Amino acid sequence: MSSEPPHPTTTATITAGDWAAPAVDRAVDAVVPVPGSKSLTNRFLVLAALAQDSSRLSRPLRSRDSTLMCEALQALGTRIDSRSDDTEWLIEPAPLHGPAAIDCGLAGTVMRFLPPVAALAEGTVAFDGDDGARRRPLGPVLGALRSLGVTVDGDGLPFTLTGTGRVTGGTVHIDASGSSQFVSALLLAGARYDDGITVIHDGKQVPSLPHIAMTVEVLRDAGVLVDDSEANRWRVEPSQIHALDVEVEPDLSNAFPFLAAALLTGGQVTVPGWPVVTTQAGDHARDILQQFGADVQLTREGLTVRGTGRVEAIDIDLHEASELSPVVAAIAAFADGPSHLRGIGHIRFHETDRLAALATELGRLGSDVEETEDGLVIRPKRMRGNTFHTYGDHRMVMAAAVLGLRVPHVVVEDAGTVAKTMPDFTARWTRMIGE
Ligand SMILES: O=C(O)C1=C[C@@H](OP(=O)(O)O)[C@@H](O)[C@H](O)C1
Ligand SMILES: C=C(OP(=O)(O)O)C(=O)O
Repeated sequence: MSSEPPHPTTTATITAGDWAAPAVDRAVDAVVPVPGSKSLTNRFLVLAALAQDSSRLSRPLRSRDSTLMCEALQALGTRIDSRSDDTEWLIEPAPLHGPAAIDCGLAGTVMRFLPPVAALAEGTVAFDGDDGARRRPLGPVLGALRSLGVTVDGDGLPFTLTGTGRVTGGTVHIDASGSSQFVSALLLAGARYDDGITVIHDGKQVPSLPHIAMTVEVLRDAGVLVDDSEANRWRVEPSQIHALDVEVEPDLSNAFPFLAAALLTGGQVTVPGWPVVTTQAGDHARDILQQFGADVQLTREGLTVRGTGRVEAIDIDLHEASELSPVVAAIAAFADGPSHLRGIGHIRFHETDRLAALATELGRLGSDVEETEDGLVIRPKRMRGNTFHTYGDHRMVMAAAVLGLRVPHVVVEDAGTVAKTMPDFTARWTRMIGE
């Protein structure tokens, strides 16, 4: 840790649901296993429900987003059984049918991936979600389905879709500059459309491209032919989807705040089971932490990050790994100069307007944060404890935990919202610090 004088504090009131983020005055030294990837778990669930035979998922993520995905697929007729202390899920596909009501919560993967699946069901499927989900864009997916002849009565949540049990498929043109999930959604179900699907993107840059690469990879692993050889065009041939027997990789984006703790405290954190090859965007954490000044080693034991207590300012385009932005912003607030985060305008439509939320909440702690058209400029200032609002956003909780390491008395409001992807985040965090 740097030898700064103590931080000024304000006394934030703690009420039910709040979490006092622990500050540490020594180097964190811990091994932190993290649960399975949200993005992989929810893709595997969708493919398993569309597959020709029963599938097995090992070490899936149990969280709000994945539970909502399970419940939605079950409502459409899929059977899902949990075994071995929830470390194994068996998925038995069945003809999809309505009537069904699907609660998307705040999960982008549920609200985007399931309409193209529900289009294959016979009957009416009603979709809704949290208030925050109603402001998340969905129009390109629903418009694409409508252009394929599916009956959909809206452009966002809530809406109703009426399927006939089959979709002809073909070519759709969409603007996917708002979310890579629009493309992933159509590709995941497209193999089951009579003519497959060709998705052509017309618009500004598509964000989070590794997530589309992940979709393409899981489809190919399930025996589906996918052509992604041309930029902004994806072709999925009509085909059977093979049953899956897969182990879910740890969630590298959820590992990121724990690794950041090593950087910020001059300590050492190892996340076991870090894959050597992966399509997870969270793998960018390695490069990002290095740019911030950490020593990063990938070995057979996992990914180990060592910090010196010093944090170098960075200028970074995060459009490939935008889900890392909140924690990147939290780290940058301790850097030795101003940092620029670019290429992430679309995160205004993530769980919350993340640019506004980060500028407001970092500002509340005393940092100087400017919103730009496509990102943030963070000029580190001396920070003091205060309430940190989370806006229903799990990654705001993770960002607050990182800030709280070196700013005493950060009170994280509605910390339970982290259950979206990591229900035991605060317990793991406390354990890491206690180790
Ligand atoms: O397909 C996925 O699993 C995801 C895609 C990305 O969405 P965007 O393209 O909207 O950023 C990412 O940020 C999100 O956390 C998960
Ligand atoms: C943007 C995110 O989630 P979602 O899958 O809901 O889009 C995220 O996890 O940071």
